[in-house]
Amino acid sequence: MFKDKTLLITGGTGSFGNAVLKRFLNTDIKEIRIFSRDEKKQDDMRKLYRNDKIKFYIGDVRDIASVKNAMHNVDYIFHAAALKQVPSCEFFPIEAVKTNILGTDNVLSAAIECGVKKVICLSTDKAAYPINAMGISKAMMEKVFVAKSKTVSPDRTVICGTRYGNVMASRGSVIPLFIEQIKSGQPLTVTNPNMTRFLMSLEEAVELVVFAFKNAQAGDIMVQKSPASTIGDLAQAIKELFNADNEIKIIGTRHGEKLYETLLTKEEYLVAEDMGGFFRVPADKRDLNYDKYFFEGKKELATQEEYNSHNTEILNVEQIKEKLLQLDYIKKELHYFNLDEVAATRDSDI
Ligand SMILES: O=c1ccn([C@@H]2O[C@H](COP(=O)(O)OP(=O)(O)O[C@H]3O[C@H](CO)[C@H](O)[C@H](O)[C@H]3O)[C@@H](O)[C@H]2O)c(=O)[nH]1
Repeated sequence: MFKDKTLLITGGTGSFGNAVLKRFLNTDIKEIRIFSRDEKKQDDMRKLYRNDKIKFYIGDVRDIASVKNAMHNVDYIFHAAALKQVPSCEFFPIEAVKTNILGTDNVLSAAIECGVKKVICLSTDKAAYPINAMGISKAMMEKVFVAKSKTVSPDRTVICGTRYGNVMASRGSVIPLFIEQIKSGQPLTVTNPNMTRFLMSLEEAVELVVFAFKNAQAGDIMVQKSPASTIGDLAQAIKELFNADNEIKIIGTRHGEKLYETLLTKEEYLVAEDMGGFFRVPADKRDLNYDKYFFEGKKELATQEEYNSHNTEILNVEQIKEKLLQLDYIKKELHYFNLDEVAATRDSDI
């Protein structure tokens, strides 16, 4: 698929970039370019992989010149650079505008100019019916890439996207936090035990991008069907896996948080194509001359459900433990706690 091709990953030093490297480095891909702001993280990666196929570019998606500098001879782009922490974007919304919206526009303009064949923009469930600045900026990012996909022939550049749920154990997220709290003997801080989140592993996140790479047409948003869990059960599952007796402390909902997340809005669910493990949400192909397309409003809109983390498959504590045990990160942490046998028993169960 990527034979002799050059892939650029914006925001490539993050968890997603590392998972893509793990997946593609030992294939016949020609080059993987990591584009990001932080020279220290790049240097750490350079030392970790010591592989000539990886090239590092310092730059910022906010600065189109730096983006273009990394884009010569690039075939494909996974656009992952983003401000993604919900609480911090609430305090600095303009920063989210600059990186997530204007930065995406820069990446796409440069990609079109440079003749990049396919760009996949990574979005989040928080962009569906958004209520926080991070989600609103990602919703606008989706609007930007869908609109932009119509300005270029798909023979030149196909622009499409993916929408994820929470990626389990990604940097700064709740799973590593709970484990750190167990390590330091602190209470596990649960915002609201009834809150639900979709649970995806990093490998599944990469799988979604690969699926989009193979199947998405211009302007499509691809979504992976995922199970979810309540945060109360997630905390309980982690406690049980690590044989921890830390108390659980309810701290209340944080800035801009939702009780549940939505992967497909009602409006999208109506038009989405069910592709087995995935949904394809096609772009609205009409232009602004709506009178050409007039048809009577659809009644289903009032009754159709959305696809969200409350109505998807909800995992119980045992099932969450099974899913956690598939993560390398959890296996490593169990090793730290001298609980290798827990991981091993489960390995043989799976
Ligand atoms: O101390 C804490 C921190 C979080 N939570 C809860 O744990 C869940 C997950 O929280 P995270 O901070 O791990 O993730 P968010 O849902 O806030 O957002 C994350 O997932 C998003 C996808 O939906 C994006 O990827 C985003 O970048 C990433 O921060 C939420 O219900 C949150 O309320 C707690 O219970 N206690």
